[in-house]
Amino acid sequence: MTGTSLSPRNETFLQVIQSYYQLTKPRIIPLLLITTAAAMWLAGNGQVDPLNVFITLLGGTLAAASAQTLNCIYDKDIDYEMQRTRKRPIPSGRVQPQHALLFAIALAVLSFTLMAWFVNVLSALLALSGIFVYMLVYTHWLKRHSTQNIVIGGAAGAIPALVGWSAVTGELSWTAWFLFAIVFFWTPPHFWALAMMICDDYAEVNVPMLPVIKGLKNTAEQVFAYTLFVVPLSFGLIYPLGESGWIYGIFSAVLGAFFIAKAWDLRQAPEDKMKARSMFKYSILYMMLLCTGIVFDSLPFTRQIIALVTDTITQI
Ligand code: HEM
Ligand SMILES: CC(C)=CCC/C(C)=C/CC/C(C)=C/COP(=O)(O)OP(=O)(O)O
Repeated sequence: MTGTSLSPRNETFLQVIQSYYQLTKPRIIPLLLITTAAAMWLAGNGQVDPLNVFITLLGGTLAAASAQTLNCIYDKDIDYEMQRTRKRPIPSGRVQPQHALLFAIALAVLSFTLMAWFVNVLSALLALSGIFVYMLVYTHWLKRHSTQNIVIGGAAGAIPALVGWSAVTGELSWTAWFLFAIVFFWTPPHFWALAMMICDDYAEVNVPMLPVIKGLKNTAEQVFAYTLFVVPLSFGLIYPLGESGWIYGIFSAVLGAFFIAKAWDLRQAPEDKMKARSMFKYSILYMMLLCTGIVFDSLPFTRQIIALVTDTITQI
């Protein structure tokens, strides 16, 4: 059975709100916002306008929610088939696709208007481009057709970092693209670890996720290769870019060491679902704390402490 919904039923107002909230896949949004915020603090050298941050994060939330809702509409057939996604609002019949579409359009318009009005047009356009890349490039063109779907489609998830940078500076510098690259190359270890856990689901609906087509061993090797690439890459904010200092360096080194260790563990036992789960969970913690490191390192207070410590050491 494809594209089928269970029949709609009577729901209270609160349940309707809850259904629309679930359409936005809300659990993913906070980490997207954390990457946006990290870019903002880095761009502002640790000093940001709270209103600018608030509107940018609100606009980013609305854009991501719109993108996820559109994805729920497009993927309603496979979401119905998969155990994991069957209870989502559209396949379970709680929200009609045409209502979801109106909701998604309203979210996108609201996001664009807010950002263009209160932040700047570049940030508004970037957020809008995130919706297009996720919908057209990932969901429509690649998800059901290529094992590289999340590698190329991962660009959508890296756009929030560009949004954050441009919201502060009104332009995109090398550093903005570098942050984009960190999230971009982090995405394969993040997603493929998860895909290794749930590859039977994807196989059932013929979605060619890497572990479905190439197997668990090959996927674990690729997860390891991307992890080995992204960890040294993360130091690029210190050298050659000179945007972050050694406090960030400590975050990057410690988090990176664990990331590589987890990826190695998985490579040694690709069939072990618990190891895949652990890698997936850690990938989220890694990105969260790496962004925290970027923000912490950028703060004027931290910079003063670093200057003080450096002065003391050079005087000894
Ligand atoms: C194309 C790129 C990506 C794909 C295909 C992908 C895919 C997924 C999938 C399928 C899940 C499980 C969701 C569920 O069970 O409903 C997930 C979880 C998650 N993703 Fe990603 N992801 C991508 C990029 C990102 C990015 C860029 C971020 C943030 C920077 C992110 C953050 C998260 C978080 C925080 C969760 C856990 C949500 C929870 O608590 O269950 N993802 N991802
Ligand atoms: C700036 C902006 C608006 C960016 C949007 C970025 C965005 C929404 C990224 C989300 C990536 C993600 C969690 C994909 C889920 O894959 P899936 O949909 O294939 O997962 P599923 O198998 O659970 O349906």
